[in-house]
Amino acid sequence: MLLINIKQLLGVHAEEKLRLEGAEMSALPSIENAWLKIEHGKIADFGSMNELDNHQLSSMVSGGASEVIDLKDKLVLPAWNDSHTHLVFAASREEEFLMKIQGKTYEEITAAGGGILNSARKLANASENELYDSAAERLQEVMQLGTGAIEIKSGYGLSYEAELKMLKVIRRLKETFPLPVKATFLGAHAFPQEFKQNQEGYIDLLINRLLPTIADEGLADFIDAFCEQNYFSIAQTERIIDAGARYGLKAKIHVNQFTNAGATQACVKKGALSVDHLEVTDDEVIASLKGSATMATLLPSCSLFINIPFANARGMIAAGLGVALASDFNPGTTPSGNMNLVVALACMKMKMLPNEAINAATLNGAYAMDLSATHGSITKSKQANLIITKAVPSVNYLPYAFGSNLIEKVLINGKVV
Ligand SMILES: N=CN[C@@H](CCC(=O)O)C(=O)O
Ligand SMILES: [Zn+2]
Repeated sequence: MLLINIKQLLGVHAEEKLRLEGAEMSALPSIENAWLKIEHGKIADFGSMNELDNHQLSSMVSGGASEVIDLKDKLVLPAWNDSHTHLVFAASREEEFLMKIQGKTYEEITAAGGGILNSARKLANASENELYDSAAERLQEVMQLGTGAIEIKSGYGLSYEAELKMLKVIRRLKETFPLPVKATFLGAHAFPQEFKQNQEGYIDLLINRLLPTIADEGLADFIDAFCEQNYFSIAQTERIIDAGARYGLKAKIHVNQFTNAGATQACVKKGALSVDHLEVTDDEVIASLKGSATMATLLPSCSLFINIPFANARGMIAAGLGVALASDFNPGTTPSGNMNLVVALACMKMKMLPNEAINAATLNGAYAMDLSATHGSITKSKQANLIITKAVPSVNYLPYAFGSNLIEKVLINGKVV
């Protein structure tokens, strides 16, 4: 496939750039009036139309490009890399939405029988096939919205059987869908009712029964825990991280969503791949991330939906950190997997520049899933997972016109989805 007359080809980064930090984030290197050639699902080559004479163009076309697409007035950018989702769930929770509208906080809704345990109750009765079918529908939807790689967590099982059931659903999505799907074991999402008085018993189940089976069957790529007051303590999270590391699972941890009590600092010390949420931070938290390999992953749709602070993206970028953006798609706090909205919210509510937000949702998102060597930028030999926009006046128009669907086509491995 050959794309020609592309108004702007965005996100052209060097092969060795695996993430972008600080001031680098505001540069979205691009080529005006560009062409891009796709071979075997990968970006084979690209350049400026101005440097291409008719002879070269016709030899490229006759040299095997089966399809030539003229993209006058349209932009091409890397597909979104959504590095934090809970896309497998049994049922929606709009009953909690009503409570929220009526003024209840997330904590109060949880105390009234909502929250993670509500999802776990619903999931316990769902079959693997039912879970697969509904998750596949959601995955199809977010792919059409531009997502070209995704991480999906377990964590609504909270029992030996149900956690494995979730991870098997994620494995089936991985095997069936063309985009990279990364699986994260989030058994440490909440203590189930029967273990409320026996936290040690639950951690033992996670570490000594579930993890060995998950590792044996290759069911997870990463490990996660909800490190938060009334959920998992820092010490418990550290044990989960260490146990995952023994099986080669890097950590991606829920931190600082409601309280600032040292979770980020502890995870950075443990070498986590990412720390996610970070709505409640201070200078010390930001300083702890500086110079580390840990990506700060921000989830603005969650802040919008449950009305909690937006993460301090400006403070993080000013301190020289890289940030990633992800959707947090889940039935409780973020019933949306729309990464276009995430990018727009990052601009509107966290004052990220469109260039920064796009880098955060593409290359840095790929980094947060260990995928940035193959995904996340316009780079020769990376996978051709791309967004082709409708005719738009500029890249800034994408987050500006936040209610419109501006995507014309999504390519995964060079094929329209
Ligand atoms: N914070 C923890 N977990 C999810 C939502 C949990 C739920 O309410 O289902 C989150 O990332 O927001
Ligand atoms: Zn989450």
